[in-house]
Amino acid sequence: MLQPNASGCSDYRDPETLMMAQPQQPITSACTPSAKRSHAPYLQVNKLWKHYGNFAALKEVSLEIEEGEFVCFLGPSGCGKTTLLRAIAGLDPQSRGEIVQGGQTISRLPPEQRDFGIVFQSYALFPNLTVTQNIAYGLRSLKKSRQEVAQKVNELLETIGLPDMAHKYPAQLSGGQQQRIALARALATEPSLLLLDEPLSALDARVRLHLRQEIRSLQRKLGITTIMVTHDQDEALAMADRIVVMNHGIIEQVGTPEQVYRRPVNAFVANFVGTMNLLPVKAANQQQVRVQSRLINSRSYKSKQMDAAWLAFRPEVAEIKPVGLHLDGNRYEGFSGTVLHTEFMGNFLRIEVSLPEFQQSVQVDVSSQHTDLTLCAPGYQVCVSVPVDELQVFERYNNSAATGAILSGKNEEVAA
Ligand SMILES: Nc1ncnc2c1ncn2[C@@H]1O[C@H](COP(=O)(O)OP(=O)(O)OP(=O)(O)O)[C@@H](O)[C@H]1O
Repeated sequence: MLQPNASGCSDYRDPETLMMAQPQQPITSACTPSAKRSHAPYLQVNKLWKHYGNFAALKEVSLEIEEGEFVCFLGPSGCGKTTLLRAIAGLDPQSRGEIVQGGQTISRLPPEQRDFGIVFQSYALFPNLTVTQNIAYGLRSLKKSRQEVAQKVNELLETIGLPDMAHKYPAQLSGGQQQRIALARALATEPSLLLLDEPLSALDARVRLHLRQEIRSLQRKLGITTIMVTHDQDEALAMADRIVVMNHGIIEQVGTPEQVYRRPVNAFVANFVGTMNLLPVKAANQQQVRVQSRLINSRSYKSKQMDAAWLAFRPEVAEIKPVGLHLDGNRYEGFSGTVLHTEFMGNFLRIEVSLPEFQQSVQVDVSSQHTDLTLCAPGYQVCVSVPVDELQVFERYNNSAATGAILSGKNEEVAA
């Protein structure tokens, strides 16, 4: 492993930093973008497994990423996001499976022979090096002249909007500034792949919001293929071209933010990305579900052998109506209930309504300007109206750990 040298940080042995500081070697010509097959994705992960002892952190994960895409790995803590990112970087190689980058199999290459730049959550800057020296670190082995290095560092400082920070040390910078420097350092060697491991999670909310826009516009400008690990669904929805939703070492869904949000493939994705009301029902036929003796119309679904199911809808697709109002039964379903409480959220109201039919409550978000607020007072009897087209059905696994996680803190499971 590379050891920092006469630059003054020989006693600094954070492995992440040391690894991070490894200069990106120009990779063999077979691995440059120009050599890749035009029809093949830029990055292919084929049947990747990662074992830690008996524990499988990745279970036969396969994935394709196109050149220039911004992809987010999203999922709860421990689902394997970082493990997958580190396997792609070669920092923590897979136990089985193959990784192809730019047409070349890189599965067995050490990190220093792979073509990537990486940014960690902890910035991982050398504390005893100036900003300039930090950014230039990876350039030293590329045999660039002093002048070329200075020019590159200045360009990058301009790009990240910190042209006056060249002579400062990391400790003299804010968290957001340090992360910008880490980004500049990752980009200095002009890698074709940028890996971001929760780069924003150590920053406060305002800086995080600002920096995520900056990272996205910089990525678009450079056209660099980028993978970012995050557990923040808002961040993934706002930044990604495509989101890879992970859970327990597998990929649950890959799709655009809109696909993942509007058409989740299962209850886990539905509940992890955004808020989803999940009502316990029984599958009836491909366009209806059953609760007690009532049949409820829904979007069409594959009933398979499914018995226990979730009837699901987003809080913002429902409306609060007076009880007894006639609804067009082909287009809407109505659920009677009692308003439990109302939260003012600025431009909308979040209303919790208890539905005796399901023995649980749902959340409804309504515009604070276009709703009859007298209906929203706690204790009021209302009808929650939902367009049939927005009523999705997902398989419900009884006693599954995943379902337990879905329900925790949100709804209480009730046998339909
Ligand atoms: N070196 C290791 N030894 C043993 N188990 C590990 C090791 N690294 C990771 N794991 C386990 O592998 C699983 C996946 O870890 P990973 O760091 O990829 O999760 P993650 O999705 O990135 O989570 P987080 O958002 O909390 O960082 C976890 O259960 C973790 O405990």
